[in-house]
Amino acid sequence: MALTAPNPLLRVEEIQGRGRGMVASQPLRAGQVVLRDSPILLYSALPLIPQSSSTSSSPGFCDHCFRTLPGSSSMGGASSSSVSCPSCCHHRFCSSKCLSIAQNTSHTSWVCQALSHIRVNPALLELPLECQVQVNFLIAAYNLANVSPTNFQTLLSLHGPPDDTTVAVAQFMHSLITPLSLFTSTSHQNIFSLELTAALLAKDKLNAFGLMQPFSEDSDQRSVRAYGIYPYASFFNHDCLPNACRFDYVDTSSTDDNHNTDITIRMIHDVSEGREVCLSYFPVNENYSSRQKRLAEDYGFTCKCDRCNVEANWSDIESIEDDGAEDIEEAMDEDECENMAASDTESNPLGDNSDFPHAYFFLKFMCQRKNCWGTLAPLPPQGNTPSNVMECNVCGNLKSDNVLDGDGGQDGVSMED
Ligand SMILES: C[S@@+](CC[C@H](N)C(=O)[O-])C[C@H]1O[C@@H](n2cnc3c(N)ncnc32)[C@H](O)[C@@H]1O
Repeated sequence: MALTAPNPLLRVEEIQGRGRGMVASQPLRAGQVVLRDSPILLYSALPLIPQSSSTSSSPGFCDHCFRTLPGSSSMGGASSSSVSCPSCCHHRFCSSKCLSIAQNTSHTSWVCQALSHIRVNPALLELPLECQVQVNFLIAAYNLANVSPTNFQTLLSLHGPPDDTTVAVAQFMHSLITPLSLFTSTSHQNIFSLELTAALLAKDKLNAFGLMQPFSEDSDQRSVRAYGIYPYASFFNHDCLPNACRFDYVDTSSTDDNHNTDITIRMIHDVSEGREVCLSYFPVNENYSSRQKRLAEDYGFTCKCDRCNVEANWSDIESIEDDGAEDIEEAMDEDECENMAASDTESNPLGDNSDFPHAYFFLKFMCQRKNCWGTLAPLPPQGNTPSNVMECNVCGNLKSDNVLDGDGGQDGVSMED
């Protein structure tokens, strides 16, 4: 497949040992939005069979745009102003407009019948939540093949050779979904195969982005409301000290209602032309061994980033997990803080030869709000003027960029986006 540039800021390049990656085509500035990407596929992360903790069988999100339904809690209790699919009692939409779009895209009559049929399959009751979500994905992906063959080809072009575990899971999943093909046209039926099911599950595992439930300080478990496949954002490789991070605004009330599930990638700090732009695939506070385990098991690679090279020699007790900014500041002496603040985070992202060379990153770019662990990036620059307001990509908190002034980073500007 030809490598495509999503825009003049980025290009897709083959990078030795990492597959394709996103590289800066020109100098990029802190806060700059380098990509806006729309999903080619979205599917619910809620179980097909509601869990006992849910107060209602209705999900709390629109089944098309995944906005929180007005008047609902995040897991249950849909409002009376939402509308149900006229053919099944399970799927609710925030408006008749969303329902109407869904009937031609994400909730076609085949999806509706397939989901209704599989919900009464006794085998589903035995399935753990994550397998039920994989069934959601497979139905959404096979539906995409029918409603948008171009987007389906794009999905298949993403990185993701099936590994042995995925092939084993695919065998079981395929036996569950094959009977669902009976409800569709013969030409659609013909594409169902074990090989395709395995390929799709592998693409999902390596490329899906989670759209999270609204943040709450009361919970350290923030669950996912939906997963999306974003064709350009899928080219970003991982780094445990990322130079960019992802924002989404699913519940935005913007009138541009087709784009609330778009994601934006924003630069955390300046990056020069030719540098690879990387995201962290999970919150940056995880310790070395859990990062390596996750990356090996979920993404199939060993991370050799600068931070991992340093932390490989640490015991996990020395990791920053569960530390706050104050602990990190204590780990650095005052001169070190000032030196790192003055240093160019891009040309010397790890600072000098300190034992804790990336502490500056955590002080400046990690949200210190309780249970958040989000990453902070500056708001987009206005013309040539960089913003000194940092936004958290998890809780949405805004704060002024003076974390090294000794206030522990508690100088919130506003809680609004
Ligand atoms: C979402 S894809 C990223 C784009 C991918 N490199 C491609 O060729 O399309 C995730 C996969 O990229 C590779 N990858 C990502 N970050 C990496 C890194 N830091 N080192 C090595 N491989 C990496 C792994 O194979 C991983 O499963």
